[in-house]
Amino acid sequence: MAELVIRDLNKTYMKQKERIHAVKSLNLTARDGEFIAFLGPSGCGKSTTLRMIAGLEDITSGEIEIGGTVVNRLHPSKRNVGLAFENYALYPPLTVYDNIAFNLRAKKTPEEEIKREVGKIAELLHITSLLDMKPAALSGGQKQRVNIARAIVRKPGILLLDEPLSHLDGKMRQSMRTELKRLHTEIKSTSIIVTHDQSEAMALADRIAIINEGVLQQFGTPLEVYNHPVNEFVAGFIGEPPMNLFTVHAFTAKTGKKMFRIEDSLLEFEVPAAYREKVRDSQPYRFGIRPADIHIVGGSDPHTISTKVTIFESLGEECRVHIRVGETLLSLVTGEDVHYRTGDPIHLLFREDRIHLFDPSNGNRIQ
Ligand SMILES: Nc1ncnc2c1ncn2[C@@H]1O[C@H](COP(=O)(O)OP(=O)(O)OP(=O)(O)O)[C@@H](O)[C@H]1O
Repeated sequence: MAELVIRDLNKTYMKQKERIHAVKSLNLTARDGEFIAFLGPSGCGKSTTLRMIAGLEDITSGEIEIGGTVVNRLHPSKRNVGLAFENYALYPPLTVYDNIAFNLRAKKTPEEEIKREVGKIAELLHITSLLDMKPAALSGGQKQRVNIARAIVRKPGILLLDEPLSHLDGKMRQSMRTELKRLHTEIKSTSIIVTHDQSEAMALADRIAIINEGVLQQFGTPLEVYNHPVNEFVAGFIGEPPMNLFTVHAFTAKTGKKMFRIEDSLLEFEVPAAYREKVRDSQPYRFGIRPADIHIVGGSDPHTISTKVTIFESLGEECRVHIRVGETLLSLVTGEDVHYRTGDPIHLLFREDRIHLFDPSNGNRIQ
């Protein structure tokens, strides 16, 4: 186990005379034994950060500390890290056993001990029956298991996993995800997983670092980032189906009530109590509500929206209702046994305590 501290980390690349600032002033601490996910869209700088921690990429500026030692200038083999990277190939001529044993042999570990350790790890990853096989005979999923086994056999202080489940199909991915979680509780290494799959990050990580365009947007527990996204990017990135996000304008109705009108539509509803003092008439706001936080109610009042069903989908355990609102579709999830047809009238109520409001000028949450 080891604590990982990243201080003001930057990485720039030159690509055809163009300067790419891939990682921008990253500050982050992973506590001893924590499972951290780096989550973000393709090209946001996740893998670059992981490679800098591993020592496979030079640091432009900043500091990386592992277990109390600044490792900026340390060779990868001296950093106490284990790597399981997407394209970190196994050695084709060696058996699975020899692949896993490779790093232990390099450290001159006695063969007896190697046998014991490889056996233990193989059991943990359910690959004992594969130990005599060559990589070419393995499926993508089996190769990824061997890759992880090879990374953890050294008992690294920090385990770095770059999209380790990317080659697996749906069901296998699900079960490997559960196994990774179990594995982490057994080996107790501080672990960092890179993924662009928000559900993977939510399921595995103690804390998630959400990155966009090289900038850390939010670092928090799955519940924190789900319930209190600090900006519109995080709000839209976390959650499946995604949060409904649309523009509303505030105004004061003849009744004196503060109302929101949804842009490009005639739909209006009363501004939730928590925001009444904060919103100003004629100003636009970005309004967010998760599909599970919209309820279908029996009648209309100033808090509800009366509209018509555009699309209804029955997905077995849950139903989804989509409603055209201006240019966008507002979606809601209901577990109830309901059925609607296109054009059916419907009254919706947004759960007041689950409403998110963002400043359109910078995307930041309005508290
Ligand atoms: N060796 C390199 N030379 C030049 N630019 C690079 C290099 N490696 C990465 N980049 C650029 O740095 C940025 C971040 O890349 P990085 O691979 O870290 O993103 P990522 O979030 O891991 O994306 P993905 O999920 O697609 O792997 C991208 O714009 C990428 O094109």
